[in-house]
Amino acid sequence: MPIKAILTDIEGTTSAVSFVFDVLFPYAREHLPAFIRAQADKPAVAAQLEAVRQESGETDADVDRVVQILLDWIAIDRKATSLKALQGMVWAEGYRAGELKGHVYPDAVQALRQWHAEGYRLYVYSSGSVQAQKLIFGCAEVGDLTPLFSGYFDTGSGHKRETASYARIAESIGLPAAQVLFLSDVVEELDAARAAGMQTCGLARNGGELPGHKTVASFSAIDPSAD
Ligand SMILES: CSCCC(=O)C(=O)COP(=O)(O)O
Ligand SMILES: [Mg+2]
Repeated sequence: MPIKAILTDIEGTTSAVSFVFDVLFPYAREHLPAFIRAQADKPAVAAQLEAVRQESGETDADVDRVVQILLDWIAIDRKATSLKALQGMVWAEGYRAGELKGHVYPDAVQALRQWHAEGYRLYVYSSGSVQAQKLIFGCAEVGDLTPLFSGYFDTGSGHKRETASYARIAESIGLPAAQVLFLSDVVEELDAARAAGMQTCGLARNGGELPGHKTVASFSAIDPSAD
């Protein structure tokens, strides 16, 4: 079946792991405490703080304790939907202030533009919130890349190592999974996407292989018409 849509991961795939770990996470660590203390009563923030209490099992935690739980989760890169939502809100302020610019590899920019021009539908699936995804591509170093994308998926569709998440995404896109090519740097994500019927391509930007999957070091080596 020909590929009609390309679904891509962000961290380690379109964008450098170091941008996430050395720029985005430290920015969140620095600004999250003041952001939460200032905005804790706003409904969108209060809802996420409550979700942190539920997920941590500390249902009576005060705001200071919730902040500490969130900082601990950043330190272990926990992919909690509530943390990701709050990080997205904090990063939005950084992008708005011009303190952050989204990193997207030049080869990814070029391929995404070419595939869009060729008529492929492009989608993002990341553990980062949809808001954070739109920011990294919307405020990229090269300008606004969001017109290239037809949609965004985060952990609201399920976790990235679970097969059901990819089945849900294919259904939402409205294509048989076999017509979707999924790109990622994490073998467990590629395995889950394949188990749902998607085609897969691994990104190993420093070389090497993602076992069981076609693996490339750059988007320039991907030809969706050959899959
Ligand atoms: C959307 S940019 C923020 C990246 C992030 O928070 C993250 O957890 C990256 O996860 P990914 O699924 O893109 O590897
Ligand atoms: Mg990744």
